Amino acid sequence: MDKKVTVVGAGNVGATAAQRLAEKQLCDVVLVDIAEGLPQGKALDLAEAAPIEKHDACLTGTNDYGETAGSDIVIITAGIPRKPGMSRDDLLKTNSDIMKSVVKNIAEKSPDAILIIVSNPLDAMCHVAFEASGFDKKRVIGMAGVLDSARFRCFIARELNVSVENTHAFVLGGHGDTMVPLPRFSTVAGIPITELMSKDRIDALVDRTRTGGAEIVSLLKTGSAFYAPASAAVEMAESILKDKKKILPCAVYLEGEYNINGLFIGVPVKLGSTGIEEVIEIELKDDEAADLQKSADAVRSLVDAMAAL
Ligand SMILES: NC(=O)c1ccc[n+]([C@@H]2O[C@H](COP(=O)([O-])OP(=O)(O)OC[C@H]3O[C@@H](n4cnc5c(N)ncnc54)[C@H](O)[C@@H]3O)[C@@H](O)[C@H]2O)c1
Ligand SMILES: O=C(O)C[C@H](O)C(=O)O
Repeated sequence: MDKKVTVVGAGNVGATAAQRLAEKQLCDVVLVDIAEGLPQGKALDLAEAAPIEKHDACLTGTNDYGETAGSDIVIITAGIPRKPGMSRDDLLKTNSDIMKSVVKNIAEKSPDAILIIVSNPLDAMCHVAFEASGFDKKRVIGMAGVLDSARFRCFIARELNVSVENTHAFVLGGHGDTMVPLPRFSTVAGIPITELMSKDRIDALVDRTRTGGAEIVSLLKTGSAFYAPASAAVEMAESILKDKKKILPCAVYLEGEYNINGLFIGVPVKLGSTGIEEVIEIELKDDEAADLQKSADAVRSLVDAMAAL
């Protein structure tokens, strides 16, 4: 294949993302992990499924960043997931150390790559990756809004008994309890859900979306969600690899847009072959803008806390 994507972290999210990338025939995939044998074993297992799944993507598993050289995109999932009773923010210290060392290696071997950050706490990890890579802000993109919006869409479709394909949703802000689902911009066949559901039902779905990650953690007990997160990261990668120019909610470095400065926050952006091609500024109502600022404040406190670590 003419495109190469590295996935760092061969755990639940990373291996599932590698599977989806290969089975969609988007690129060759290099799976890297610190654990010896894990990326090699998973890549070989996925390669042995290829004759049945009918794809020719080349899958390599390695502990050596040399094999990642020249990647077009690098999806970073390395780090620990939370367990029941933990918040994503509890992962800050461990995962920021991991992110720093991973990104230094990646930036050296693939200086032109576009980074898709997945590790938590997501918005703070984007800052670490941005600083450690020295990459242009257009090439450091956090995955959260696509996942949170997919959860909201799933709940909307179940509530109204319609196809998920008819749904569209926007969840902006940081990837934490203060995230901002926007019912006004969430639709079924183009009709805003504010015209299809009572306020009480919308509030219930918004709350479930905000705690969607914790709901899965409490069910799995040993870690966090990975099927939907992998799908979300791969949708972003696909838009870049195919230059589709999809408008997707992603965590990006804002410099004044939405009155937010010097912070990674989830907003709608256009994703194409050069990374973030445009930040789409939608006009928010006062309460929506206030919620977004509150979410940005929460991200800022975490970034400040990181500086003191
Ligand atoms: N942004 C999101 O919406 C979102 C969604 C799901 C998961 N996550 C986050 O993604 C991360 C991974 O989740 P998971 O379920 O795949 O966890 P996992 O434990 O299954 O996999 C993580 C992998 O990272 C590897 N790793 C650790 N340190 C490394 C290093 N220095 N270099 C390379 N690899 C290293 C581990 O060996 C492990 O295989 C977690 O931080 C989780 O919170 C974020
Ligand atoms: O909730 C988590 O810890 C993982 C991820 O951020 C999610 O939303 O599923």
